[in-house]
Amino acid sequence: MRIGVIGGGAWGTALAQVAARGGQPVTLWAREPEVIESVNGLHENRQFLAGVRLSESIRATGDLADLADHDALLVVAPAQHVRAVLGAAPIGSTPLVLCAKGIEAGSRLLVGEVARQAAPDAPIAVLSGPTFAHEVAAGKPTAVTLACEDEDLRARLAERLAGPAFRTYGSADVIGAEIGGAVKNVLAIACGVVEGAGLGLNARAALIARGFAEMTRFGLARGGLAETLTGLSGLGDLVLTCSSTNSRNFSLGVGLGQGRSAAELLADRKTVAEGAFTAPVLRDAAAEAGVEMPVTAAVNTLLEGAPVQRVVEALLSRPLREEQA
Ligand SMILES: NC(=O)c1ccc[n+]([C@@H]2O[C@H](COP(=O)([O-])OP(=O)(O)OC[C@H]3O[C@@H](n4cnc5c(N)ncnc54)[C@H](O)[C@@H]3O)[C@@H](O)[C@H]2O)c1
Ligand SMILES: O=P(O)(O)OC[C@H](O)CO
Repeated sequence: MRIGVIGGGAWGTALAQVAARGGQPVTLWAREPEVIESVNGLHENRQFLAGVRLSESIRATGDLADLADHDALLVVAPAQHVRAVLGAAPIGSTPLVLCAKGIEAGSRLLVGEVARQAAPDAPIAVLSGPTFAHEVAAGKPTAVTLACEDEDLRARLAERLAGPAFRTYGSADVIGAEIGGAVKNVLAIACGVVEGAGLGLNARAALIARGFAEMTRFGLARGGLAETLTGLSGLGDLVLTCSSTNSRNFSLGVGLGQGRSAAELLADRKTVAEGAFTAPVLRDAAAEAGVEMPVTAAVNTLLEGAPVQRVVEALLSRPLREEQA
């Protein structure tokens, strides 16, 4: 299977490295000329994945037309840009593996739903899970959910992408796999706030558990399966992203918890913290679906500039409830 990758950020580059295992040729489309130059000339993506020596079989390009005649394309542009990039790429009926985590503003569609509109003839798969790009690129052990309704395509993609340290677990639940990745980014901001404001480890554990409860409510309402939400792309990724300043979303939350404004924290950022874009869309989508998501609501209030102490007090003073409700 000849693989192309759309997006030369940290994750697209790490996945190109995965796909290039054993010297297999991979085409990596990147937006930034300096990324293309760095990958082709130095075999390193100095802008987004510095310090990782890349396979010489990865060829970077700035021309989307170079992605024609591939057997599968990994889509790794940030969620808000997937529609535009797919609209400009030669997709046709080439299978798309969606690797971005988010919900599109305006349409409130998951990335897979956006792809179905932008490339209606392309079969869709989703690759998601607890995956810090640097660790994957360094060959550290990692496991992901690979979701695709077509069992045969799922098996072919798994065979092509899995390796000794990169395990794929198959699933037919595309929606469930996408919801975990999108929602955990918002919850990771909340956990970062707890860290930044010094609220303690009890509070962080409570947020992970109650955050997972709201991820599950939303996921089930959107047609995802409980088994997927408790799997790698849901709970697995939530635990990873809520535990480390290696996460851009968690780090954004740390800054908010320290009293800095979202505008200041997001200004001039080259790397993407998807949760900041997903949070307002998720709040609106949850309201539309009649799903209660108090942690998501609190993250939105903080992003809009409310003081941390007031938001925490509001969360803690809500009426007591049954845990399973
Ligand atoms: N970095 C990770 O560890 C990781 C792991 C799993 C999933 N993801 C997901 O992968 C997606 C891409 O994240 P990343 O970490 O590779 O990015 P990044 O933060 O490393 O880099 C930013 C990327 O955004 C792109 N970009 C900026 N403006 C754009 C535009 N107008 N149109 C198209 N692209 C534009 C840049 O070209 C660059 O590729 C996100 O949805 C992220 O949640 C990231
Ligand atoms: O750095 P983050 O917060 O975008 O998280 C990266 C990955 O999604 C972790 O699985």
